[in-house]
Amino acid sequence: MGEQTVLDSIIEGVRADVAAREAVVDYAAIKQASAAAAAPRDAMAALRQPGIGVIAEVKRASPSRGELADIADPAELARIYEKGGARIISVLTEERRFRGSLADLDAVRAAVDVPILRKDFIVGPYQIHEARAHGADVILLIVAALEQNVLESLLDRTESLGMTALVEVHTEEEADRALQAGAKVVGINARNLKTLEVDRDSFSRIAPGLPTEVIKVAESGIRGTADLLAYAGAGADAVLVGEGLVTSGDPRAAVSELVTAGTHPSCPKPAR
Ligand SMILES: O=P(O)(O)OC[C@@H](O)[C@@H](O)c1c[nH]c2ccccc12
Repeated sequence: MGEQTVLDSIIEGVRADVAAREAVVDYAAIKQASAAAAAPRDAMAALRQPGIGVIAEVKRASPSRGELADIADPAELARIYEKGGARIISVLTEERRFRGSLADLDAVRAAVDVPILRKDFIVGPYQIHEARAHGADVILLIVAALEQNVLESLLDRTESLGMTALVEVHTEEEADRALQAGAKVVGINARNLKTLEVDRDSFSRIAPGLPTEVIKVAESGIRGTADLLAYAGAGADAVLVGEGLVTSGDPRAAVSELVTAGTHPSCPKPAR
């Protein structure tokens, strides 16, 4: 066994937190709540709109950067993102390292109409039903955190609930595994979750190897329109931005600047 990575230690905490929640709301109950939830929104349609989409993230803290922003009112931030033109809103629900919660997800769901991504470290079907029960339309599946057979079954579960999976990779090998599992939306994370290093070139290395019909999302480290345009030029359909928005001091201006750049006629378009 290798040394424990940051990802391993996050997952350990997530498993303990899931077990604690499941002791209160058991599997049958969460499955029932998920079935009773309002129908999921069509995130694929949102991502297929013309221009480079912006997925804006509600993010208080991260293991790499520590505290980023207080965000006392996540619903208000989400409304700002939606008004600014974000196509999807990402809500971190991991508590220990990112200071998110399911309460944040509930608050954001009640505040906006666009599809919502539950951003967490999903390790089993319980969390997928939980995401659905709390109004999420998209979930993140991190290839590096999942055995292939588990990745496949979680992706199938997500789709059978009418949701979309953003399947996250940071190497070519992981991208192959994502495609093998049948991923339709692949996120290329510039931040390696094992070392927390950011490599903005990973997108241009990995994206050309993905089929044209796969939706490609560039994740992490997007500081402004120059990064968005670079990713657009390398074939991105969307960018996922957290820190750059929550630390900007003016998320309204920051998000609309990105949205404007991504929908401008001069913005490079993915080949389809
Ligand atoms: O804050 P940034 O650098 O803009 O990154 C956003 C998003 O990509 C990042 O929060 C993220 C991407 N994949 C993850 C997996 C788990 C937790 C967090 C993430």
